Amino acid sequence: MTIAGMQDSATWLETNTWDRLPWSVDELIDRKDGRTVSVVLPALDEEATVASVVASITPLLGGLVDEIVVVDSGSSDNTMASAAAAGARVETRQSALPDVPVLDGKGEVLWRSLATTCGDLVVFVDSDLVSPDPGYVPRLVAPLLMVPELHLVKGYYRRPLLSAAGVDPAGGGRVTELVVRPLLAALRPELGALIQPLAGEYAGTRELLTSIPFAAGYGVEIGIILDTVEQFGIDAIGQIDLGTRIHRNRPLHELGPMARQIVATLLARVGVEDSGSALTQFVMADGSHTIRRSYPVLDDRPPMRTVLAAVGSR
Ligand SMILES: O=c1ccn([C@@H]2O[C@H](COP(=O)(O)OP(=O)(O)O)[C@@H](O)[C@H]2O)c(=O)[nH]1
Ligand SMILES: O=C(O)[C@@H](COP(=O)(O)O)O[C@H]1O[C@H](CO)[C@@H](O)[C@H](O)[C@H]1O
Repeated sequence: MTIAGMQDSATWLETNTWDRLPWSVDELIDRKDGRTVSVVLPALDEEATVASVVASITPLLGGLVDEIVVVDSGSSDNTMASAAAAGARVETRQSALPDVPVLDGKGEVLWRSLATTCGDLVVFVDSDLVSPDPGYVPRLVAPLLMVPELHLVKGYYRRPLLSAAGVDPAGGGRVTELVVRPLLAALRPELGALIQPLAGEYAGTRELLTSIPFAAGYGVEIGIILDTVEQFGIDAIGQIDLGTRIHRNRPLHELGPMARQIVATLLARVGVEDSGSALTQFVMADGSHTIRRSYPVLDDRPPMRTVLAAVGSR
């Protein structure tokens, strides 16, 4: 890593990191200056938690927040009804963008959310949060309202890990700590100051989000960060302390395919060829094992502004 890289990272860290919210919600509302705010919750089988996440945001409706939209990702449980009952507008992947056949994955629902929302600022919040903090959304939009140069604000937090064994107060963010942070150190050291690059709570300008491709699946977050740097530079990114974030922690074997997709997206963005080969996992049981393969998706969704222009021209 060059000295310059270290200085860039340190400079960026000092100027674009907020460890507290310096403004009241009323001050933020005053500073909207006609801009609108959409909050999007991607949801796949989140009936247990989606309503409480929506309910943590509905008090902001009509003031700081102009719309709350849950985009369902093909749930087979009661997610959609639960989200609607809590006060969100609920869309399916198809209803969000009827003219384009549906793909699976988190990136797809976030990409489609841009077609069914209209906010100048778009806030993404995961639907699997436990005890969601009503302060998340004001904190995420504040830097975007107050600092014109910013296009993306990532949340950061302390991340407990919940498991059958109990609570590890700092055990969360396993893919971040074991995969993404080392890869960024190796390939994009100037991003070393990003505290939670994979945070599912973040906000962006519509200008940014509709002008970049969206990576498939769980590659969406790292793709957005690297594309933001590419398009607007590192100074367009901010980060703010959201306190503590507790969410459903997937078992380790489910994080392998997530990591494989993230690696594929990251390598593609930095120009390193990926074999495209499947991740092969060995699930041990009763003295034998079964093999599980999961393939990364190397194709991105195109910038939404190009899709809407094409749809609009039909
Ligand atoms: O195909 C998918 C996978 C995930 N999600 C949603 O994206 C968020 C983050 O996903 P997940 O909790 O699986 O990731 P983790 O937080 O465990 O890394 C959650 O609200 C999921 O419901 C989704 O909408 N579609
Ligand atoms: O940060 C991480 O390592 C992963 C897994 O978190 P945990 O180890 O379950 O706390 O969670 C994030 O990664 C996903 C892929 O980018 C995001 O979609 C999730 O919102 C985020 O929770």
